[in-house]
Amino acid sequence: MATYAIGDLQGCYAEFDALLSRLDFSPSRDRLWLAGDLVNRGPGSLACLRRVMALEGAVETVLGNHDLHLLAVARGHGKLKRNDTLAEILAVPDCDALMDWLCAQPLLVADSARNRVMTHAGLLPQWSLAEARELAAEAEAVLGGDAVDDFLAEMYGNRPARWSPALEGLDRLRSIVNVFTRMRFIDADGTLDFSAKEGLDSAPAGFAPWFTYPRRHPREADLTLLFGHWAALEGETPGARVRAEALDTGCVWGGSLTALDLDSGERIAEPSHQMRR
Ligand SMILES: Nc1ncnc2c1ncn2[C@@H]1O[C@H](COP(=O)(O)OP(=O)(O)OP(=O)(O)OP(=O)(O)OC[C@H]2O[C@@H](n3cnc4c(N)ncnc43)[C@H](O)[C@@H]2O)[C@@H](O)[C@H]1O
Repeated sequence: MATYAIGDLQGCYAEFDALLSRLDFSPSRDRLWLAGDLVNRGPGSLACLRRVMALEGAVETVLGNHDLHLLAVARGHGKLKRNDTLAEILAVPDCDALMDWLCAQPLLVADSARNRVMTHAGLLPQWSLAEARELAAEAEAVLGGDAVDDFLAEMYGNRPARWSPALEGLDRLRSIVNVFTRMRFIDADGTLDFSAKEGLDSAPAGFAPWFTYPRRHPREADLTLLFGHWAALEGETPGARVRAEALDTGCVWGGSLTALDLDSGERIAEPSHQMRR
C-alpha cells in the first residue's frame, strides 16, 4: 500500500489521469491525499470532481479557495469570473449533488500516527494542531449544515486579516477559512497579506511565507505540513522553519502535477499537457 499526496488539480484531468496511471494507483490498495482546488482554470473541472468522488474511500481531500468559490457561485452567492472554467459543472443536472459532496469535505486532514497534516494553504504558526483541528471543525460544521448559505453569502473578503480567538460570527468564519485556503505571506503577528501571490520576491515589506515562521508550539516541531495553493513556489519551501511540503507545482499554469509518496518521500511529476502561461 502506498499513500500519495497530490497538489492542486484545478481541472487538469488529463494530467491527473496520467499521473494515477504512472503510479499504478489502485483504490483497493493505495491511498490519496489531495490538497484541494480540484476545480477551476483548467479544462476538466467536472471530470476531476467526478473522478475524485468515484475514488471515495481511497481519497481524502481538503477544500481550497477555488472549491469554495464554486460552492458560492453554485448557491447563488458569487459570480463567475473571466478566467473561471466552472460553467460545465453548474450546467449538469446533478450539480446540487456535486455541491452537497463538496460541502461535506474538510478543511484539514490529519494522520496523527505519522504526524502529518494537510490543508490547502497552510497552518498559521500561532495555532497549535489541536486548535487548528477545532477551528477547521467549526467551519466544516457550518459548511455542512443549515447555515451554509449565510456563510457563503458573506465569505468573500480579506477582513479581518489577522486571526483572533475573540472573533465571532461571520468574521470569525471568514478568518478561519481564509487561513486554511488563501494564506501565503504573513507578518510576525500572523496578519495575512492577500495582494502578493507570485514568488518569494513578491513579498510585501514586513511579510514572509507562513512556513518561514517557527511554530509557537515546540512539541509540534516534528509535524509535517502538506499544502498546495501556491504555484509559484514550484514545490519548494525556501527558508522553511517547519517541516513543510509544497504540493502545487502549477500544472494549470504549464508546470506539472506532482505526487509525493508519503512513505518514501519520492516525488513523481506528470508534466502539464498545456502550454506554460
Ligand atoms: N474569502 C474569499 N475572499 C476572496 N476570494 C475568495 C475567497 N474564497 C475563495 N475565493 C476565491 O479565490 C480566488 C482568488 O484566489 P487568490 O489566491 O487570491 O488568486 P488566484 O490568482 O486565483 O490564485 P490561485 O488560487 O489560482 O493561485 P496560484 O498559486 O495557482 O496562482 C497565483 C499566481 O501565480 C502565478 N504563477 C503560477 N506559477 C508560477 C511560477 N512558476 N512562477 C511565477 N508565478 C507563477 C500565476 O500566474 C498566478 O498569477 C478567486 O476565485 C476567489 O473567488
